[in-house]
Amino acid sequence: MKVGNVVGLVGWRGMVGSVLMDRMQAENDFALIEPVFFSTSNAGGAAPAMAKNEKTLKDAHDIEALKKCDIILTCQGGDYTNEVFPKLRAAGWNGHWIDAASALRMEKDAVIVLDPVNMPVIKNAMANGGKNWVGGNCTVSCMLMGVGALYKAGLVEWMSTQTYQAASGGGAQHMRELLTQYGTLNAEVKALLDDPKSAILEIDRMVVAKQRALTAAETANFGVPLGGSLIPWIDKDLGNGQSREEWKGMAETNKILGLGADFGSSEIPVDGYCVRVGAMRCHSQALTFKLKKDVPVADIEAMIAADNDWVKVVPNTREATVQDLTPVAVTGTMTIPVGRIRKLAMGPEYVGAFTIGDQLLWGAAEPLRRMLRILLEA
Ligand SMILES: NC(=O)C1=CN([C@@H]2O[C@H](COP(=O)(O)OP(=O)(O)OC[C@H]3O[C@@H](n4cnc5c(N)ncnc54)[C@H](OP(=O)(O)O)[C@@H]3O)[C@@H](O)[C@H]2O)C=CC1
Ligand SMILES: N[C@@H](CC(=O)OP(=O)(O)O)C(=O)O
Repeated sequence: MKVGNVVGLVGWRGMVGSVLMDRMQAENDFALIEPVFFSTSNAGGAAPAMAKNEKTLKDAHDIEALKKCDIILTCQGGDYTNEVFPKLRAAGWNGHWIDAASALRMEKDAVIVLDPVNMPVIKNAMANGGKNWVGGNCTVSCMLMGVGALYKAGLVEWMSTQTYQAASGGGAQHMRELLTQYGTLNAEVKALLDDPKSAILEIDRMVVAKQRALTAAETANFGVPLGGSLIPWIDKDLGNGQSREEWKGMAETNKILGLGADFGSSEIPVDGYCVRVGAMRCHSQALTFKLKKDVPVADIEAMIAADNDWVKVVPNTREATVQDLTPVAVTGTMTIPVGRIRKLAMGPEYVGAFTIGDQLLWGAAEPLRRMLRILLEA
């Protein structure tokens, strides 16, 4: 049955929501929909310029107003989802719910959407009346956009990932805090930096003393200094030695691919360490694969390159790597570079790769707007 085009937009002015709005405008998605903009803080205020018939903001907690939408697309966060979604379904709403938050991701009736990787899973769920569509964890989505080809080909026995995750994964305040810390550290040693004859170990001593002396207000978001440091723990402590971000690696990768008990198959082991680094909005990751067989590097590169329109294989040379395989090169682009592809010393089935993605684009906003399109064009 054709899906109606009244689309409720919640969380549109947040960081993820703003990236989503930009992409929807760039792709002319608003031409296809009748948008209704919601707010948790400013109901009755003016809707943004993309509004058509509904020029004022509706209350994002008003179930009756939400019920009028054929599709609701939310980037408001997990607390909002946990509060509103059950009420809306209990009130009999049968529309499509598209969500950036992790709250519903592992529910049996929710699909983690990443259509360049799992269109068959999405289509199958649509055919079976699926209505709940959730964006994946940013690290997992960016990784699968890069190396999904190896999974699709059934080549992966297991994968280990070591991540280098940007401040943006924590939210806007985390990005501000990182930059403020960099500024504070620079200011601390500026006079010595300006003097080419000053001793680098003195600068280093002053920087670490300042990092250790940062106030609670200066580390309010990350809890400890991130500028000039790193934090090898992201998200909750699961109590078994693993962080929740690390747990998502295996749980979400398999669910996206349609693997695991719910699909009547076994899961592919995925594990490693998730680390917060002082990058702004690109998540990077070093991957180690154990393949089921020895596949030549050229064949692996060709499979990855042919997988989708956004992945780009970066030649495993120093020059290409430092130019094209950095957060600075990737930020704000849809490109998912995969480089450093090589056989590892452990044996011919062991392959290494390094990949990067903008965690606000493919990691958050883009799979959602593409799901909206899939529904509208079904
Ligand atoms: N940050 C990330 O990397 C990722 C986040 N997500 C999910 O998306 C959710 C939203 O994340 P994110 O966009 O970072 O959250 P934000 O904090 O940027 O935005 C969330 C909401 O906060 C309200 N808000 C309050 N003050 C402001 C302000 N000054 N500027 C803008 N909005 C403001 C807005 O709601 P209102 O207009 O109603 O007042 C907005 O929709 C997360 O909770 C998470 O579930 C998913 C993937 C990645
Ligand atoms: N946890 C991610 C960001 C995020 O929002 O993840 P999730 O959508 O799985 O909650 C990070 O900190 O980098």
